[in-house]
Amino acid sequence: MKNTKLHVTAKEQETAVLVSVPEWRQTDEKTKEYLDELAFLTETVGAKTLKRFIQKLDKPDMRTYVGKGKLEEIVAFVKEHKVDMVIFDDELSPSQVRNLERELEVKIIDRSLLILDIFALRAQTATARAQVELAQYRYLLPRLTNMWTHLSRQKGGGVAMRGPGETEIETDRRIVREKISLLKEKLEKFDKQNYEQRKSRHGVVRVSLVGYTNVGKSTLMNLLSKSDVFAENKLFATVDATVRKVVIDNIPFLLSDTVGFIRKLPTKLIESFKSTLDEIREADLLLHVVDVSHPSFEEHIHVVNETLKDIQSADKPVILVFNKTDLYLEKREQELKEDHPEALPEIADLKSTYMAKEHAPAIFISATNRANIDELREVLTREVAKLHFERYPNAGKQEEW
Ligand SMILES: Nc1nc2c(ncn2[C@@H]2O[C@H](COP(=O)(O)OP(=O)(O)OP(=O)(O)O)[C@@H](O)[C@H]2O)c(=O)[nH]1
Ligand SMILES: [Mg+2]
Repeated sequence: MKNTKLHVTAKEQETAVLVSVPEWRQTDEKTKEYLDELAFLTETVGAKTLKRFIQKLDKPDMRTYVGKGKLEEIVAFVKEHKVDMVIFDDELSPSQVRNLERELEVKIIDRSLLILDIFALRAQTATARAQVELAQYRYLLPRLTNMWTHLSRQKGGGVAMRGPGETEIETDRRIVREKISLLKEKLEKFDKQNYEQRKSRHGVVRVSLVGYTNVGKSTLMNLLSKSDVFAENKLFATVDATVRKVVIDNIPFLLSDTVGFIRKLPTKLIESFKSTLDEIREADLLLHVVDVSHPSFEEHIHVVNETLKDIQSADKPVILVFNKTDLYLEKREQELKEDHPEALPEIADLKSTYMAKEHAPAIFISATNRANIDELREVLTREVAKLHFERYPNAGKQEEW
């Protein structure tokens, strides 16, 4: 068994090329943005992107994701520049992985594996670690081939992934299945403990921060609860759920910070994060944080709303919090200066658009500049108080809690 970890990159900086197969109708601008996001994920695991390969197809090739010609181009580049890994912007099927590995002879990483790796790097609590491990083994099970020789597991009782002998793979499969059921048992135990803990929180309104990754949820959590949650300009800085008690205007509530969402996150992967997502499912009110300075913020809102549907949390009251207005205003000013024909709209216009479109209060803030935080506090208090007295009509304010 090899003594390497199930991590995408080793200590010294490794190199990567990115590969994407956009649909024909996708604009070049959009493709660039998606690849920027993939490059950002790549940077988050510590690898350096050397080149991006794009091939427009109706749908990815069944065998090798890209077509023959494009694959030859990638092979040549990988050989010439001694690239360590090739990263694909979709989830690959087990047979695509096998074929690509045979042709490219370097690490083949798909979007799911990349995200899982970041989760593994970030998970702090025992629950989060068990959740990530479960997701990793679920991903691994149908893909046990010699690809995994370089990615075998060091900690937690090794899975031997020496491949290619059939018996060895069968043994590995059995070990992985056993691991999966052990982790499920462990998580059920955690679930029970968490449930007990949650019962003790009965009688308090619960608010969850939700949103796309890197929009500023943890920064806002720190601001509202005066706590110290890890916030960083990297994707998925937060993987665990953090809960803090907050009191505004004598009304107490619990505020939780949660894992960020991202496009193309497979539902199977989401399911492994049940315990973390329970925090959202059990919330009375959602603060949906949006990075309004991001060119794709509308799509991000859509991705978040769809993910909320997936976890049966789409019918909760929501406050839309448009964050990073400082950056938005900088961009708008720049565009106006350059007489851009389609300069960004004024914030007041955006506000009325979104209040009408999402049927929810919309507040525009800058968490780092603390701009408009008073309005956020006001609206939040109003909504929490409404829920508080609706749910607990006999409860008083803070002193009786
Ligand atoms: N310019 C600007 N930057 C901000 C603002 N709010 C947060 N940031 C920055 O955005 C980055 C991401 O912030 P986080 O609070 O970690 O975001 P998050 O939503 O918790 O991210 P994940 O946990 O990774 O999903 C950090 O570098 C913050 O400093 C803001 O209002 N303006
Ligand atoms: Mg965070």
